[in-house]
Amino acid sequence: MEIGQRLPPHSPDCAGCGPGNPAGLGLEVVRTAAGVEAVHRFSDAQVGAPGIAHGGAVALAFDDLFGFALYTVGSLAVTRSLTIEYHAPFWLHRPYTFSAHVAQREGRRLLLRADAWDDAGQKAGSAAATFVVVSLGHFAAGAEQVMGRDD
Ligand SMILES: CCCCCCCCCCCCCC(=O)SCCNC(=O)CCNC(=O)[C@H](O)C(C)(C)COP(=O)(O)OP(=O)(O)OC[C@H]1O[C@@H](n2cnc3c(N)ncnc32)[C@H](O)[C@@H]1OP(=O)(O)O
Repeated sequence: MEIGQRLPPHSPDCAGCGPGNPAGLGLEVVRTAAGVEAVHRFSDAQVGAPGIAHGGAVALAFDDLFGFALYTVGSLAVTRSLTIEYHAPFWLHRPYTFSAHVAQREGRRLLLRADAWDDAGQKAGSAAATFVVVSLGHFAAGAEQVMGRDD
């Protein structure tokens, strides 16, 4: 993976980054020297209070970006805990730069950190997460369910 390289979505319909999900954020994530980064504008579809992105949508952006940071360590892992600090409102339609990296690894636990800045360089949010490394089998039941659906 080269610096600046665009990374593939977790799945075509991923709520965070899947290009096939019209209700998703559609994050476009690139590799950086320290981890991964995405510039994102929240849309009217992610509104909470008028003009401001819903906190859950902001959490989705952080969680999804953490999923991309896994590419930098080559481990398959899932979110076990996620903590968000909302330093300022995330205004709709304004660009925010999200960046994330893997800070530490202890056995199966990965500790991840992220920040988000507005276009004036003010920090709008930060996040910390514990991801736990899993095998590919962790996703098997869900994948079978999707393939067996006929609705
Ligand atoms: C083919 C498809 C490919 C798809 C690719 C998708 C890529 C990813 C996409 C990403 C998309 C975005 C992201 C998403 O949306 S990921 C989706 C949202 N997350 C989930 O669905 C996860 C649900 N949880 C689980 O499945 C289980 O709980 C897991 C598997 C996580 C662990 O259950 P398991 O029974 O296996 O393990 P354990 O409970 O013994 O714990 C294991 C270790 O962790 C330590 N621990 C536990 N909690 C904490 C804590 N809070 N702080 C610190 N440490 C903690 C614990 O002490 C132990 O340590 P140790 O005793 O070993 O030292």
